[in-house]
Amino acid sequence: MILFENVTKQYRGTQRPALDSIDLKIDRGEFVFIVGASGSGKSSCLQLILRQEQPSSGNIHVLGQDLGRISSRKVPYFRRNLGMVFQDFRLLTDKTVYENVAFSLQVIGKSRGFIQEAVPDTLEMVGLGNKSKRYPHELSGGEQQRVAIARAIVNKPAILMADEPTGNLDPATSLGIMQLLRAINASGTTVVMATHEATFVDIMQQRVVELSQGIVVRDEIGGGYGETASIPVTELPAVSAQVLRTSEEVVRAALAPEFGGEATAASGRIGRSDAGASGVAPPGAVPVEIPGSSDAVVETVDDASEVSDAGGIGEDPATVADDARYRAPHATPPETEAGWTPAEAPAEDDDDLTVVAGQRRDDRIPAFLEPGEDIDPVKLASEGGVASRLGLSRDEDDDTDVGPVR
Ligand SMILES: Nc1ncnc2c1ncn2[C@@H]1O[C@H](COP(=O)(O)OP(=O)(O)OP(=O)(O)O)[C@@H](O)[C@H]1O
Repeated sequence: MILFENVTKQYRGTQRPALDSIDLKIDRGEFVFIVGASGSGKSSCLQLILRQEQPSSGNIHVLGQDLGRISSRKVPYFRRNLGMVFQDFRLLTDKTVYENVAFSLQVIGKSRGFIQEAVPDTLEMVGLGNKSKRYPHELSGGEQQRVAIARAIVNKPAILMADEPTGNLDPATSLGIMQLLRAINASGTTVVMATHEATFVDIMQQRVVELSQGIVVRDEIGGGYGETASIPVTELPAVSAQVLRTSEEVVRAALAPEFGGEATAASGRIGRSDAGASGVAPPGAVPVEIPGSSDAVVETVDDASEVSDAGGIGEDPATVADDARYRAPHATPPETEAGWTPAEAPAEDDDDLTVVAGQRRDDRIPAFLEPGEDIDPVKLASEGGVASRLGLSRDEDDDTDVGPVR
């Protein structure tokens, strides 16, 4: 689905390549985190997939297309199969929630009937069915991000890419966004996410590709963020330990409140329940969300100048090559269901909240988000199912639930 063959990217006027001889293969339906220090090449990787940038050498195939052979004229059509989430804010401020999502379909010439069906379904799916008439400045940070996600997925892209989508959100709100991305992935969309958020990478237990100075230094299935994930709290400076504890605590409380990790006022994170007017959170619900500002955004990458449809893009046989060829030498093999060992619930007085890379924490991952779970997002959306399973739906539009005006 996504194939990098010996890809090097060196920007003009720079001393060393941003990406250096990268081989990478991402299959259909995968959830892949791209992690690494600032400047390691994460965004460059995403920009190459989007064909916003072109490699200095090497080949890139995406969805069966050799990106080196796509003419500029066809790039907008190619991009219709991709959704993109950016960290910086790019919602259209003078359009309502509904109009923001509808706009991305209008510019590619979708019919009014299609738009009238697809937009409400998608807003329902992300838990914003009751806020379609709001403007972005009338929404919390997490809600703005969900609008942006709706905009990115409304045309059912094969690949959803996210560049630090939780970069400016508090842990509880970030968790809701991560659960949403995971649910989108469970419905069949390939998700590639660049992030610094070690906690979420550890918890999600998905494939992790780590870049260091433009080189893939780790490619691990079900891995954690890296060494930082296994540093005992006691060895961290006080401030870092507090940050780690706080975010872990909030995440624990959100995912498995019965296992302790009580989120306290000290974290400054717990504001209101987002689990529905009944106040009863469904399984896997995120019981907390804080209105707050966010610079994160999702952008569809269609070109407004293009109005006809591109037609289907087939899978290139070259992209279905042997996985092992494209994985880093020290990549670990995929875990099998039988090989998973459910973690025990942490003891209440467990002071070491460190997540160890590679250790699966079933107690923290809502069961319905597991890959084996059969999710039909269209059916669920029509029933309001996804939103309620994510704990995002509300029976009534609550006017008090308005985030800070940007
Ligand atoms: N348009 C550009 N022109 C010149 N150099 C660039 C350009 N974009 C990125 N770079 C350089 O390429 C390298 C990789 O940048 P990139 O943005 O891909 O890293 P990153 O891992 O996404 O970083 P961050 O986490 O800070 O966003 C950096 O050294 C950066 O300065």
